[in-house]
Amino acid sequence: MEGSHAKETLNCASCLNTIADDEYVSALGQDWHKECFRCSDCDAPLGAWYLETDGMLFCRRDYWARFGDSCQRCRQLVSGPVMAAGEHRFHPECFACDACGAHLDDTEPYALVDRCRLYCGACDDSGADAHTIRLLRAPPHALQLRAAPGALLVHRGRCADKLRGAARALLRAVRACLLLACRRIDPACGALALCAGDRVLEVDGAPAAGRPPPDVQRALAGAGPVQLTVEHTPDTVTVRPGAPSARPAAAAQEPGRRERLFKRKGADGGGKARPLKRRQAPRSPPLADKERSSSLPRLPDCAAGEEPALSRARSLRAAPHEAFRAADLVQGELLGTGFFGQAYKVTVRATGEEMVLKQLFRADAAAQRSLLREVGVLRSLRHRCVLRFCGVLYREGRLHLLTEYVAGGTLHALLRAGAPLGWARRARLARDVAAGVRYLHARRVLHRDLNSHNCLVRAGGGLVVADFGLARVVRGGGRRRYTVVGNPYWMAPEMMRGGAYDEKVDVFSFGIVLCEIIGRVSADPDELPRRADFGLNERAFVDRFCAACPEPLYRLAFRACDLDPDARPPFEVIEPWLQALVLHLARAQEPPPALLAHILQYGRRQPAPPPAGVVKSQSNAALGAAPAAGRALGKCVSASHLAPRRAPAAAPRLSRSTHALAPGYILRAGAGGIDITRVDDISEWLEPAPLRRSSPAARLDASDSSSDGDADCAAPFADALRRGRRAGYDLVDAEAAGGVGDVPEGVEPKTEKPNFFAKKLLSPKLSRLFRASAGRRAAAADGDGGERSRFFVGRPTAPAAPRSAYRVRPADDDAADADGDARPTRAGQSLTPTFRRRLPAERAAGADVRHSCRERRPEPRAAEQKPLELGAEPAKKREPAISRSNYVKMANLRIGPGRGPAAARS
Ligand SMILES: Nc1ncnc2c1ncn2[C@@H]1O[C@H](COP(=O)(O)OP(=O)(O)OP(=O)(O)O)[C@@H](O)[C@H]1O
Repeated sequence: MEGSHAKETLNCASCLNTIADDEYVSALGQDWHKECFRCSDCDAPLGAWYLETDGMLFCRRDYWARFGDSCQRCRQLVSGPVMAAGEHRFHPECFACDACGAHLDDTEPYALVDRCRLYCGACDDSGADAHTIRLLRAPPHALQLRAAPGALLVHRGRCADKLRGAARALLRAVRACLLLACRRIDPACGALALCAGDRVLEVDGAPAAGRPPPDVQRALAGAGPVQLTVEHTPDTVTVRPGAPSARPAAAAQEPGRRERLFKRKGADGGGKARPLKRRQAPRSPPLADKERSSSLPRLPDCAAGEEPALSRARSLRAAPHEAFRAADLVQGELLGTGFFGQAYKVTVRATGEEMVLKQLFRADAAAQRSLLREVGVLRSLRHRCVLRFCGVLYREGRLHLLTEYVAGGTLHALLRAGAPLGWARRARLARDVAAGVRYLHARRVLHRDLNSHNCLVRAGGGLVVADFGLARVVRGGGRRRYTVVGNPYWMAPEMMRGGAYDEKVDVFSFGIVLCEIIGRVSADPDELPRRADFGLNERAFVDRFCAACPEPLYRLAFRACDLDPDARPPFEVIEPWLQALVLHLARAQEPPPALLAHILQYGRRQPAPPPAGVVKSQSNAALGAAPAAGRALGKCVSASHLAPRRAPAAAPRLSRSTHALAPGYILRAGAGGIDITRVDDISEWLEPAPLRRSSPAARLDASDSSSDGDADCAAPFADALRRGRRAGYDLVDAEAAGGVGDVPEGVEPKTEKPNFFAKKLLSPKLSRLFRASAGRRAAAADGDGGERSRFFVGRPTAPAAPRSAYRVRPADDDAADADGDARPTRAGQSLTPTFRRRLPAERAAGADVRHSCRERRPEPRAAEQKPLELGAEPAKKREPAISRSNYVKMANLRIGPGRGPAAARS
């Protein structure tokens, strides 16, 4: 009663009308109609991410447009640690010298010239005629504060005039008199570049304006060097046309911008701004999936008597992410070595918190890009199954990444260790991987390097997805031809072949990880049975590793490893499946038959209606919607779920692989209810009768082939013919499916290859013509028109780490493309890396120890792409044996002579 009363009196916080719908949003202690929960600026409906200030709701973009800072260099919003030069903001990783490329930490001298060119102290030779914000460090006691304003004391020395001017400038800004003891100033410290009229912005990293003189006195009298941030503004400041200001103008001030302040329903167009009412206690619990992101804290004022921090990054905001100094950390053990760098355990001196410091041991651009990409991706993520970003550290002009420390080691190590792992635990591990990657995909991040080495196990048993060095943020949907990166053992076939791909590549990698978990086997093709088309050898896998495995778990792995990306379920489907499995396994219950049926039938089209009036359905839901008597229902279940697990003694024992072909049961609607009917071969009910190709002249498009096969018996064949997708099947089969009689013979679909021209245009050769900049880059790099592809395969960093041997990353000369990966949202740049091929004739000359050659392989025929189904007839053709070396060779990811296990063998 009480609940229903509360529901009746709910009022929408936006329109103030009563909320009558069942679904409403509860956030910020108030309730909203779903359609009223919108951004005040652009009126877009708000999802899980929204921001609120002064009672106004904003989407992220509009919030940052109004209140946020954008990086002066890359123009992207700054939401984590920030480097400030006056009013200009930079991502820490963007705060690097334009001349020498060195990253600047928050204590190093720099000069920001004309608001856009940044130089370190050593490279700064800016003249006095440009707008400059400069950070300089004076030796201890070089600067003194005179209590009496206006009293200037100028020491003897050759720079007395200059210093007098500087002192006046300082006086104006600090409202005190600074006395410069010129004899003790080293010209190299930059203080001599001070000019009359310069403004002192900060003293020791804290804002100078309004700061009481005793504070400044204390800072100047300190034992260490004094750090000043000074802005030099020439009489006529040259502001470049279109130079963006650090803080974008408020969106509301822009003409044409829509302003939506909460409007009462039915009110006239004008609307009225109305701040949100606050309640003392939330009346209904906030939605679980709503997260509130707080607004940026303002500059903290310096409390009287408090020593201001020397760090600019820290002085600006109390962000959860921090820019650390080397002195803040105590270095611990080396945890491991990766492709570009090594990971150390470190402890934060002040708090004792343990973190991991990822340090590059290679100083080249590719390594730096990889780390920048990792920082860029990680800093925007927060999920229990994703490695937590802690901050960055600069040391000797180089950037280092700090993340949480995950004590339990890698998933790979856990699986290789002999400790027993129950099926519930294994399913939980898989669920956590799925949850982590689901979160990434929801934020449009492709991981692209998902494998058991990049999944770390917490001491408490949870799992986090780590290593975002190859991750990529994608814009828009659809498959695209991105760079081929990752580890070939986990790499999706479409990526292996250099084709277009999307987030389903992570699903494939997850499938391989799941196989590793099930079989406690390495992903090395020497151990994990694979097929020549890069798919999983399901039959061999079941025979060797699945004796005790719950069927839904390995069926899920097979679904995820499907050659057809569309047939792979997305993580938002996989995670709930695994969650259901975890719940049952944790209670030592049999997994529900419906779960297995869902997994088996995911991505499959509906089979043909059997002639005897029996239909199959996808789920139990269909049982309720069954037609009246006479037609049967189609819930197929494996015999193992209805029959007792243990076969009667008389029955022949079936291995797991043949079990799927065993007799099973179907549910049929009889006159008096639902009958369970035994059928001899349940695979008939799981899969439709295979259709045969009629002739070599069949015009099936290779891209369609993987999704052909079983489904369309249910649809009239005539429709299929008109769509031009089934022209290659025997009419005999079609007749069996029904409906072909209506189609006049010889009907040839006009839309046989609807995307033929689109494909041509997107081919690597032609697409370059439409991407001028990419084409020029390719031509410049290759000198032959850009018909090359280069990937390098990393050599093993240690004999104990053979996996590194096959790590594929974009080659160094793909810098521009990889940069596109790192900053995919940068305006005006191509998001799709150019795909280049190396001419076969040049391969020998071009192959060095790290570079591999790749030439386009012909697309495999449809028949090759069809995965082996457990329930189908055994394949007549024998699977060619796949080993580690020929697997990598087939992928054209070759290693140069003398490196890697593959080369060592040959
Ligand atoms: N946050 C962490 N907590 C605990 N151990 C970690 C953490 N990050 C990395 N490690 C360990 O350090 C090793 C090296 O990590 P690193 O990220 O440098 O390389 P990688 O991920 O193996 O390879 P690459 O850099 O090529 O992607 C990992 O294999 C892992 O064992």
